[in-house]
Amino acid sequence: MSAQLNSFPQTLTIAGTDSGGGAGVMADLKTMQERHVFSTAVIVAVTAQNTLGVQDFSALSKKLIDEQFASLADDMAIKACKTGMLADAEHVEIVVDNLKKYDFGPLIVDPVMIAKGGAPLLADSAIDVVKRDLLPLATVVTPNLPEAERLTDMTIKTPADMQAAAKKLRATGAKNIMIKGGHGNTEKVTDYVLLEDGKEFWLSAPRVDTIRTHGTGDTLSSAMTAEIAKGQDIESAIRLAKDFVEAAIRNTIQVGHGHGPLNHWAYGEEHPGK
Ligand SMILES: Nc1ncnc2c1ncn2[C@@H]1O[C@H](COP(=O)(O)OP(=O)(O)O)[C@@H](O)[C@H]1O
Ligand SMILES: Cc1ncc(COP(=O)(O)OP(=O)(O)O)c(N)n1
Repeated sequence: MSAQLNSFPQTLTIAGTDSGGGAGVMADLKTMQERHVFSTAVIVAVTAQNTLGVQDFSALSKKLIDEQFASLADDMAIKACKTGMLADAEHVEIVVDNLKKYDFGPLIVDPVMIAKGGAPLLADSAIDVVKRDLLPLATVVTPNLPEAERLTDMTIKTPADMQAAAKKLRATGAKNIMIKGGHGNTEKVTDYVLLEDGKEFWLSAPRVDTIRTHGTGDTLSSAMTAEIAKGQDIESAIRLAKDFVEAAIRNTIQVGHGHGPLNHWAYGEEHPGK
């Protein structure tokens, strides 16, 4: 197959769907589209979900997941991929096996555990499998504060705790760490980044006073994946992703009665042509 004919930047999200359109694969595809890459998807689980919560979900069979991976590997030229909701230990393993079998480029792991409404999206018994088998494959891992606490068995209260947790996460084999501060209660939302070469930095933005933050983590990690697929270095991809999600939170849209979705058009409207 001609590489030139297949050269448009392509990405892959490996995650669960959100029937409400705000998180999961739906947020990923919207974000990647806005960042001008061609996005593909391996569906691991299907949720019945809206802005009020997750009403039900079911994970797909190993056969169907393996077939989705094989279909993409046969035809596409994926340059970067990300994981989101992986449901349980068995499905984490299915995904890990496929990521070892095929080369889909740098991997961004968003270790999704619990939805904003409180519904578990990853079984507790899967957390050790994520640590042991998935994180060593990660180019970037992007836990929020509760996820970072579960992955490190630490309580994270202070900036120094975030730094210590990131160091601990690096010991799993994950190369670059971004701990997101959205779940804090400070006036500013501050994320911490520790890069592979030891460089560290903080990304701060005013906290937007809103409950319309459904899909923030998905949006951030998808924007990052898209930039990496286009050839950006990790630091630039992280910085762009933070600006993208911040604009999407700040420019609220009124959808649903609960934790509403983000405005995925906002960054593009604020930065025409970028
Ligand atoms: N209310 C908010 N105002 C501004 N930025 C926010 C807000 N909530 C989350 N963010 C940002 O959105 C991104 C996702 O963060 P977070 O909500 O912690 O992750 P998750 O969606 O995985 O729970 C981070 O960059 C975080 O700083
Ligand atoms: C199918 C699916 N995947 C992921 C999430 C969690 O999304 P996240 O970006 O962490 O944001 P919240 O949903 O917690 O606001 C989800 N809800 N559904």
